[in-house]
Amino acid sequence: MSGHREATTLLEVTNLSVSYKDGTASLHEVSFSMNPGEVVGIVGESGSGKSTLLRAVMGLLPAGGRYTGGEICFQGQMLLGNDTLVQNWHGVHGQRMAMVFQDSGSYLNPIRSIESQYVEAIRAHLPMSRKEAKELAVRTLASMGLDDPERVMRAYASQLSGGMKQRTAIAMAASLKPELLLADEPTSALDVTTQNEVLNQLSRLCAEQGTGMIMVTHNMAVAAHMADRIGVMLNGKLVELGDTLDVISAPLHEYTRKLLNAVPELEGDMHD
Ligand SMILES: Nc1ncnc2c1ncn2[C@@H]1O[C@H](COP(=O)(O)OP(=O)(O)OP(=O)(O)O)[C@@H](O)[C@H]1O
Repeated sequence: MSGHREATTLLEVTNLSVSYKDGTASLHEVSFSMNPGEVVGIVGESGSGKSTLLRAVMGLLPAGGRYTGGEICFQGQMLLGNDTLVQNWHGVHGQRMAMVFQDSGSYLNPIRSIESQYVEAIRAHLPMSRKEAKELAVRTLASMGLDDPERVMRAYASQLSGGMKQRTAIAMAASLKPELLLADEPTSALDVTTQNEVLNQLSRLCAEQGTGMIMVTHNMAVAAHMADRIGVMLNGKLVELGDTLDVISAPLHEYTRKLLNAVPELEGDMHD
């Protein structure tokens, strides 16, 4: 956690609304802003709109989804503006804003070695020689708890376990040094020990690089551990957003209290 707020705004979301084809609102006038390097955890029950929010910020709504209102401003660039008339994510995807999903590992290219795709991804975004890119990749894979990163680099995706692939995909996204990383349940398919390790390393990497992150999780304890601020979603609305310690020690919304009550290990021992 960075523990402090910086002056410039990284992301400003204002009254963002999204609907799917059947007309039901999946996001309803969601507003928040983030500072560079800040980590915001988004929690809420299944179907509350967490994934839709991340995809909306990324400009990648699923088929059938459309913006019905609002604005998104990223480092001064209007991505969505004038109540959806402006939609311009040009130059933002990939390096400046990156996304990892629960199953990102399964999207690795199966017919190229990890090294070839990883080095290419780095060099497409960062001015590095092949050798420097490889060193960065190996270092980041190691920091994600992969014991033998050189072997991972030589491997094809089919030769890696699901957990190894997922850690590789997270490492790839994070090592591009994005300004904003959108992480949708990135570790929930991993076993609990690996989850903790990967989340800690991801936090550390983001803090070192000044990468801001929105982390969607169904797990309040994970959000409390990772995030500077926690946002709570309910029925497409952001019903609470505050500093992690405040949300945990003095939640304002009844639904937040309900979520907290369901996590016994948070009682009393947070942020001591
Ligand atoms: N592609 C889609 N087409 C139609 N409706 C959708 C689509 N994706 C999501 N929705 C609807 O939008 C609402 C929000 O879904 P979303 O996936 O954003 O919630 P979530 O909080 O991320 O849930 P989960 O934790 O289960 O991933 C739900 O009512 C869902 O049914």
